[in-house]
Amino acid sequence: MAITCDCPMAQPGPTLAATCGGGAFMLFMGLLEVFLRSQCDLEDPCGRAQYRRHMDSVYDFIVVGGGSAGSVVAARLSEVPEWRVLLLEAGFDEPTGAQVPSMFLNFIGSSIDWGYQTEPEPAACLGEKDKKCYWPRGKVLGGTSVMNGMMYIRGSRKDYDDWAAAGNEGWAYEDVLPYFLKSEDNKQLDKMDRGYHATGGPLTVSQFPYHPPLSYSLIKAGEELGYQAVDLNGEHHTGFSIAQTTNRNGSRLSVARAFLRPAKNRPNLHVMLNATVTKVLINQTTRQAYAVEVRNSFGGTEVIFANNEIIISAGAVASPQILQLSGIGDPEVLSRAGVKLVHNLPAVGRNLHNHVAHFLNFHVNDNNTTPLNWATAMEYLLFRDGLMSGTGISEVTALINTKYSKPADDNPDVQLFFGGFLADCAKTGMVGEKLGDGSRSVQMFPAVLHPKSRGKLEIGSADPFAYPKIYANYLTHPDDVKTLVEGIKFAIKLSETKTLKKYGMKLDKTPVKGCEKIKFGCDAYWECAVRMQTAPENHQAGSCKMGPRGDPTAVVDNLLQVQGIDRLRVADASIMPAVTSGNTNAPTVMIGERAADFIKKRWLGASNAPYPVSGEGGVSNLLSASETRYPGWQLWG
Ligand SMILES: Cc1cc2nc3c(=O)[nH]c(=O)nc-3n(C[C@H](O)[C@H](O)[C@H](O)COP(=O)(O)OP(=O)(O)OC[C@H]3O[C@@H](n4cnc5c(N)ncnc54)[C@H](O)[C@@H]3O)c2cc1C
Repeated sequence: MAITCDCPMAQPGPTLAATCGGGAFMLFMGLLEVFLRSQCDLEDPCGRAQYRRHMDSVYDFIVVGGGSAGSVVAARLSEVPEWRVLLLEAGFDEPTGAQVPSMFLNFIGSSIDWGYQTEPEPAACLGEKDKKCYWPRGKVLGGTSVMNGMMYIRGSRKDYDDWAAAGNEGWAYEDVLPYFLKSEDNKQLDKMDRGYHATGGPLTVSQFPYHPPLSYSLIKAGEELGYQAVDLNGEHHTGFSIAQTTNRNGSRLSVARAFLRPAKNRPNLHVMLNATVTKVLINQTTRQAYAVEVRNSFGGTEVIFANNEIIISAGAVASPQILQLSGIGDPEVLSRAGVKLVHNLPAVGRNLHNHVAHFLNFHVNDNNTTPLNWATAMEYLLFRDGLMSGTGISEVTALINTKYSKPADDNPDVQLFFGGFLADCAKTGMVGEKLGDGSRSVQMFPAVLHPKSRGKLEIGSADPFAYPKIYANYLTHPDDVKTLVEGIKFAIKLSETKTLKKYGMKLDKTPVKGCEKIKFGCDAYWECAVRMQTAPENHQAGSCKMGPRGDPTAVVDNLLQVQGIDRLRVADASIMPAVTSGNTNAPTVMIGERAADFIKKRWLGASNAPYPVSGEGGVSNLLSASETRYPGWQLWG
């Protein structure tokens, strides 16, 4: 398809220069931005979804949040030409600079980041100001897929089989695999395991075009420790990999770019930006959701009606927040916040969890990397190659077993991430800061894949623009600490392999502040270190947990319908009963695909769903008398 640039477009979002501090570098970044914006495939002014200034007052379906899941739901529902679909997104369109893979960290803390912070943590982030952990989340069309690391990891077979075993019929690995395939357009089929990948979907999946030499060495180092290089989305889920990512020809493929731009000419899909949903309205007699209240881009409040359904896809923080603002939640939380109870559902906002990690810094002797300069920039601008077309060694990942997990389960308990050789911005304009002794820094960070600690999220007031109170409760379960310490030891062992010794890789032994009195490197030291310098991962999940109908710990059922309320679903990372073993974007896209199919099944009576869904032409979510065994179900405000 020919890409044309011949359409007017205002620069959306923060510029690259604004995301890089530091005097002289501003000029470089400013000029680079001008060149990037002249590239039609990056700026894509004609291909972007068309946005409306005004909404109609009634639609068939309203999707709240245009992130990783919401973009999919809106695009798939609008495939039905008779359905009128509204997508409401609180942020604006994605900035051109965010298309450059190597700039993936630049937008954290910018205006497209909600920039959440937890409440003071009891057992983690103790070295941070007020003991609060920082949670970046995308406030932009495409959501967090506009600022993520693009890694495409689906999770293990056991993750989904466990969801199904917990009573979620239709969510076993064999059930969800077709939905991963439905989205996928894999550009490297020949390199991947047969039977696990597909082409032709909207989501382009491929390795980045360029790999720093150290990426290959990390894979070799893994082999030295007995781990093979594998397709982590294939037959095995344990091993090392230069991961496939959601990039298209060396530029970021956000979920909005993949799913919504191709749908831009559909007259039945309306996309509103800068439109924040403040609550869902529910008819207390029929117990059906029928409208949303929206703060529009002019600062006014509108009520928009849904003939059929409302789908909340606002992410693991905002989805439970919106439910609580709508009067769905724990009566005590709502009463404290001054919100009238509509439906007693205490599970809303509970079961919040996330992978948790610790950053280890290493020095390497490698000076052999092209810095971010005009040569690198031209390589990217002309050929979409070189350091700017990837995320440095962050493209590598490993899923490994500590002594606490059973290798036979193929369900590793630690994911190893890497950082370094990133052509983003540095004070000197070099890739990675050169240290005085001629070495440079790289990072490894092990993350706990099956955290047992659970947090919660509560609104503190009825103000929809006040951030909710987030209690992450990281590392409150002792097993999480033990697993993380083992992950750290594995990372250090990896740095000591023959392969990495060639780089002169050395652990930075500067003691973590607050742990100086403990002998460096012993278990007690690492326990202290992980609590002082906690690296919260960005895979928040579980706050609108999926569970069997009537389960008091669940918010949605296996069709993603809010329990006890009809015509209201949640579809995003918040529904995961337990976070998957890896990065969460691909699973969230799959959840969006499934939600769209459930809805089609209900309202059209047809679906690709490979397993039976109860009810003729779909199912209402009103609970029968036998399902209302939890006393809370009867409470109505
Ligand atoms: C720095 C970082 C790196 C990451 N790296 C990776 C990676 O490499 N690979 C990977 O798989 N995952 C990664 N992730 C995680 C992954 O991107 C997320 O899990 C995923 O995008 C979550 O999708 P979601 O649909 O649940 O929420 P989101 O994508 O966050 O979407 C929620 C959307 O709802 C909107 N919204 C919120 N409230 C309202 C409201 N009231 N009204 C209207 N709209 C609203 C938001 O603005 C947002 O657009 C990373 C995350 C971060 C932060």
